[in-house]
Amino acid sequence: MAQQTFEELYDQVYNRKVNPAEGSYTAYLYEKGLDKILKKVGEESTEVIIGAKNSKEELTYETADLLFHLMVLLANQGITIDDLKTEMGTRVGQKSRLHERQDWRSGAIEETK
Ligand SMILES: N=c1c2ncn([C@@H]3O[C@H](COP(=O)(O)OP(=O)(O)OP(=O)(O)O)[C@@H](O)[C@H]3O)c2ncn1[C@@H]1O[C@H](COP(=O)(O)O)[C@@H](O)[C@H]1O
Repeated sequence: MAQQTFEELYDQVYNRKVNPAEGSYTAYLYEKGLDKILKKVGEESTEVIIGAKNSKEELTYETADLLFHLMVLLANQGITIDDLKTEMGTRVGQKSRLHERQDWRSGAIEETK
């Protein structure tokens, strides 16, 4: 089976914006514009939720659809894979804020407002 890394797929998706290919679904989404892309991201997100309730196979399938449409959205908005890596990199080793949430549940954060 053909394998493709996330980076390779993102490059291809990004490239379709600069060089639209005949019969390309990705190019069709760019041509339709932001509202169409957002509609697809919304639909695919809902399908991920439904898929998660049904089976691992369905969740996997729908997640692949969502990730693809998210890549189209990011590329459409001019966000590169390096922008994403930089943002994610800032979170490496970041302390979890779970304790704050626990405080919130016990009312501690409410009291500091
Ligand atoms: N990974 C994907 C990918 N995942 C999902 N999809 C498409 O996303 C669509 C989702 O299905 P839907 O039924 O929700 O949508 P639809 O009815 O086809 O379309 P709408 O009219 O609703 O917009 C399907 O048409 C899928 O083919 C993808 N289309 C392309 N890719 C990859 O993107 C790259 C570029 O592809 P092209 O743009 O086709 O050249 C290639 O490497 C492809 O493998």
